[in-house]
Amino acid sequence: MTRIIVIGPLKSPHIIDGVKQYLKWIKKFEKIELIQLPLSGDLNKTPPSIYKDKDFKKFEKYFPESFNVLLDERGEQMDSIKFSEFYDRTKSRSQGKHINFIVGGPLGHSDKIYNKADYILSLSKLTFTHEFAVLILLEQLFRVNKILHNETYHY
Ligand SMILES: C[S@@+](CC[C@H](N)C(=O)[O-])C[C@H]1O[C@@H](n2cnc3c(N)ncnc32)[C@H](O)[C@@H]1O
Repeated sequence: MTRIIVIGPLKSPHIIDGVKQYLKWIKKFEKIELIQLPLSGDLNKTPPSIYKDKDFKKFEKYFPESFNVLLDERGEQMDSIKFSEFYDRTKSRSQGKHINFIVGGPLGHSDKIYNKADYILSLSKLTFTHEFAVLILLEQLFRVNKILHNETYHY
């Protein structure tokens, strides 16, 4: 199964509405699980590296039996057709495994996570909030499913 794992529960109503809508639309093609992990304490009271390491520990338990795609603006970029091919290939090679899309918290990812990732994906060079990153990723997964099923949506 495909999972989106994100630090910091989604709170903004405009994002939550969009996320629900895309999950509903995608359900026609596949089930995507959205796992929302709690923030790792008070940002102002915890040194950044410790804060990010706590986030890493929470992600770590989802790594086994999974293909782990780290979302990071410094990662690899591809267009939607290439993303559909990447997703299709990854799914067929990962039979029985999860595909995890891992979205970092407010400070981004711990250094410890980078050599554990199977792929580092950038949605753009721009930095988004974790909430927008989830919503944009879902729109792309919907687009990917439409492309893979030869349905009109992507022009
Ligand atoms: C507020 S951003 C963290 C920014 C932080 N300054 C950093 O260095 O990563 C929260 C998370 O959203 C995701 N994100 C934000 N912009 C992204 C982009 N353009 N491409 C992929 N993921 C992105 C990443 O997973 C990031 O860890």
